[in-house]
Amino acid sequence: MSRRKLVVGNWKMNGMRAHLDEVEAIGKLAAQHPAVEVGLCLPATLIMAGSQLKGAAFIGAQNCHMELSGAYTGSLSAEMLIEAGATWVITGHSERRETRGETNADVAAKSVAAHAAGMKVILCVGETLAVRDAGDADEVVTAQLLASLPEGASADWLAVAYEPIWAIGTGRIPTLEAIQSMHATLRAALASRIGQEQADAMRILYGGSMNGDNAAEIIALPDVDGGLVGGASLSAAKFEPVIAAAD
Ligand SMILES: O=C[C@H](O)COP(=O)(O)O
Repeated sequence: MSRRKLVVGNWKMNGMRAHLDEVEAIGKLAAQHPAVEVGLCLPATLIMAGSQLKGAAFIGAQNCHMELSGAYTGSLSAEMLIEAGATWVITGHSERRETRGETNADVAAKSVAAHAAGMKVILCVGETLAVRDAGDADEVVTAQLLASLPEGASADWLAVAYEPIWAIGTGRIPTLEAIQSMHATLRAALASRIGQEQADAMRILYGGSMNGDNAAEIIALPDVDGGLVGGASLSAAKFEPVIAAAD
């Protein structure tokens, strides 16, 4: 099964208008690697300006609300994000699960809302270090994926990102064997829910301290279909080798 590689930068709470030059440069880089689908999930304040720049990278959001509109102070609906220029959205990032109390049900509902509005979704899952050390990572992450998988999940509009929480921003990554093993486990879990054909078509990204030094060997693993990249996506210079590694 050949799956087009997907490499997405998540800028988290980083980026001012002064950094739009980097967005533009990354868009140009993406154009040099047409075999790879490249995107940047920007802070909401930069989505409109970022999406108006020429370039081949899609612009995405980092979160959306599960409702279309209403009395939800400070929130943005998928429809609003689309109007601003976002075509993808991240749901279930551990930084929101942990600090905003988002549940699996919330994550599923957000993904359904985003899809209904016309967006594509990157659904994040991952374990804590305590869970990994206890030997429970497969069980916990599989349960998290199945509980946050949206109704009607399909490879046409959904990708999964496996992000071990202890690897995010730490410079530590699991062994290559552990990454491949978890991705294969997650693909099997997907097959049990949405069928083998859809599971084989769905992209499963790795995230957590991916950078120009380690991306090639991680993305070469058979069940790894790209990356969700934080720190190493903040400049074109750092992101370039990650994108190239997926080509
Ligand atoms: O969404 C991206 C991930 O949380 C990875 O972040 P990082 O590459 O800075 O470790």
